[in-house]
Amino acid sequence: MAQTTAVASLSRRRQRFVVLFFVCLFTFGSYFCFDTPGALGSLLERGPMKLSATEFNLLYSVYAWPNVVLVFLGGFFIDTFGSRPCSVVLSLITLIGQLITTTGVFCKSFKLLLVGRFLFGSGSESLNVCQSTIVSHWFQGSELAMAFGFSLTVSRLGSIIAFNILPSYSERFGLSSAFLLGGLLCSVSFVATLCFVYVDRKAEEELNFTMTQIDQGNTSLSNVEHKFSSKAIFPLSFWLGSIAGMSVYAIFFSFIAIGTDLFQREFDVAGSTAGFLVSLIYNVSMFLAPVLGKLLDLYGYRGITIGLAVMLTSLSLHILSNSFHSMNVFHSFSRMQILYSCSIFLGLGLSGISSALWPSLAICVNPQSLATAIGIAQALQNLGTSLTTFFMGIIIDRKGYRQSLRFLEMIGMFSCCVVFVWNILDRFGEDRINKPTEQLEEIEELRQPLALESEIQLQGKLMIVPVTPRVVVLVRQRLLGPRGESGVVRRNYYAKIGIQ
Ligand SMILES: NCCCC[C@H](NC(=O)[C@@H](N)CCCCN)C(=O)O
Repeated sequence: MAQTTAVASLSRRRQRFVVLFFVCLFTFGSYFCFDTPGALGSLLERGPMKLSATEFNLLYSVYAWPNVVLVFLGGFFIDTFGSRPCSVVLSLITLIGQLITTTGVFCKSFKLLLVGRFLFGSGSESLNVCQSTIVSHWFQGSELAMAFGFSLTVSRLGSIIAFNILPSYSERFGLSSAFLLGGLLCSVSFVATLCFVYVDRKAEEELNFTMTQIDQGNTSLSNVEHKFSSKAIFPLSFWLGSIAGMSVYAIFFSFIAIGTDLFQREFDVAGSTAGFLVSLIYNVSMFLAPVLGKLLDLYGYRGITIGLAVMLTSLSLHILSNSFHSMNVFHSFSRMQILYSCSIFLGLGLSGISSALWPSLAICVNPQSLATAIGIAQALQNLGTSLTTFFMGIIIDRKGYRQSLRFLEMIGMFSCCVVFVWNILDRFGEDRINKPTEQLEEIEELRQPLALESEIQLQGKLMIVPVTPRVVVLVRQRLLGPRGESGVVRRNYYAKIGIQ
């Protein structure tokens, strides 16, 4: 672990951003393809495929249900074999899955469509885990949340492009061309994984050369980072975060699935405006994710941000469920004002949650089993989303849209409670999720007695071996001054070993 952090910290800034560029593209194609059926909507139901509503929903179910298990296995494989080979294999599975889906549309074979969608989902969800793992390894201790933010922006761009261009594109060029376009974007993602492998391998070679001058031990990135730890028992904090993620993502994905219909039927909104209102949620999140990420890195407050975002989400659902044309309790606002505000609030909620949740989970667990951890979190997320969309369907059929929103509100309240307990337990335990990223780096540095002992003695001030991270931070703040000096240990250490 000590060497992992040292190796990750030694990576140069420029190299990190080249890696980030390619890693962001990993999921660009798959988000486009994931949202393709939703964006085409009625064209799949009324067009040449003539899918029934159940068949249409199956396209999402075959994506989500298998991933309740597969994405966990994906995470385990990434920890065991390393993110380089796994990213290539997973990206290839995603691409092949999308090409089979396209063939299914071309041959008007629903069975082939399902097989393709299943294969596509198996690759794409684990590719998401791979992306998070690589981002965490490269940005741990620096701009972690901001890097996650950029990856979210590029992914959301894929979804937004799908929602905005696919309806007119498929009317002009046909349904199979729309799916083929998805295949083309997946090949862009595949090429990005190959570029990543090249850059990552080069970086490892350079770092290995440097590290062998410092330490004759085994410092290979893949050996240090990717071996699955036998001690993959995750802390309570990780489980609470994953349960919060499961419930709150279930709200968003279920709402986005029914959003267009809901706006059209219950608020008398035209089809294109309804689609725009739903994609507004992604739009807000796309622009805000990196900015919010930067702020979260600088000031911390990840857990608190998630709490506020969940509250805002629940509030938006509450406003919506009380604004149906049959019974609008917010008379002073026009229907469109309410709808636009709620979509923007939901976008803010999604931004807060997605920007703060994944970095929080990453800092809660041991880097050696990070992919397994993210895999578990995404497996739970798929479980939550599958169950919620299933129950939403039943509620809508039996009781209508209003009750289905109430159901989501209840999940929102449950999420608020989980996030509250998560924050409290973290505050009185490891105290990590609300800390600025640089302070987390200091905690990690001070947890590395071998790497830092001599350096600490050079400072001539600090001779206490850390007992708990919190005690260490307090002692350091006394001796080295406030937050402004954070990173001083690392910089001195770099200077000592001749790296700037
Ligand atoms: N690599 C970034 C972490 C995941 C972000 C998160 N996506 C998911 O959780 C996927 N399981 C869902 C994919 C659905 C595509 N619309 C997110 O916030 O998108």
